[in-house]
Amino acid sequence: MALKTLAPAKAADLDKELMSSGGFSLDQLMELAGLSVAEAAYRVHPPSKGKSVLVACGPGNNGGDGLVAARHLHHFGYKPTIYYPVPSKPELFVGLQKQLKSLSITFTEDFHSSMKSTDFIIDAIFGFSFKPPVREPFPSVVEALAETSKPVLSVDSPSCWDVEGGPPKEGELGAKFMPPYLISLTAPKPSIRFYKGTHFVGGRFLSEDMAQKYDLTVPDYQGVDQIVEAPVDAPGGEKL
Ligand SMILES: NC(=O)C1=CN([C@@H]2O[C@H](COP(=O)(O)OP(=O)(O)OC[C@H]3O[C@@H](n4cnc5c(N)ncnc54)[C@H](O)[C@@H]3O)[C@@H](O)[C@H]2O)[C@@H](O)CC1
Ligand SMILES: [K+]
Repeated sequence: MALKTLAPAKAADLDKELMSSGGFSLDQLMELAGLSVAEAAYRVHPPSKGKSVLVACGPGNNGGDGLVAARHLHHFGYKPTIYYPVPSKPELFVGLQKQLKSLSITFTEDFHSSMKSTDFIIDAIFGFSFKPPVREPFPSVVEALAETSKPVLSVDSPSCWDVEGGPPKEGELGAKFMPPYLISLTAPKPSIRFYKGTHFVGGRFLSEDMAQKYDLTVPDYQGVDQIVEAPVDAPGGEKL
């Protein structure tokens, strides 16, 4: 049995259901998702390895997870810098940006020069609603992520990968992009079958009932952990 995956349409349905009959707000889900991203960053790249973290945020909720993660990373002892070229207008996102600015966290418009001086990168550009091809202003950012030797943690899906179909084909933008770290939120997306690297699952808000309804397994989180490592090639994906 392979890891149980959640197709993008089902992931969107599950989100909607959590926020209707489930009684959650988007803010709550994003807070828990972002916290799990920050915890994964801490697990693979503690501040002792370098405190400078560049968080690339896209225009949707994946970008919101990045903004939340950046706030937690600040409190965990890092020095985050945010690249957020297409800020989202709803109040939730305005508030998240205010929170970061009140912590004197830097926003950069120049991803490329910020990348040169960073120790670690979080890719929160696109998640399960991404549809190729990548549009401006993100192509050069995706290309830089694909080429860099700096460690990258992708949130929910490596940005530019087709969430069902996997990485771009040879010769296409971002074809070489294989981030060393990936955290899937709620459950891995179908493209996980192409992933080679260290994989976590986070977003600790799935009930047993919802898991059953969507044919998922509640990850085996330990203690107060918000993440669980889930090797992609584990027989039966037993850690899930
Ligand atoms: N239940 C969960 O697991 C939760 C998931 N959340 C996050 O929400 C994400 C999904 O959020 P959204 O549905 O807002 O979508 P995404 O954040 O995946 O992306 C949508 C945004 O990207 C833009 N976009 C799509 N394709 C593009 C392209 N080719 N070029 C340029 N821009 C493009 C869209 O216009 C839209 O603004 C998940 O992947 C996850 O990170 C959390 O925030 C909340 C809880
Ligand atoms: K991403």
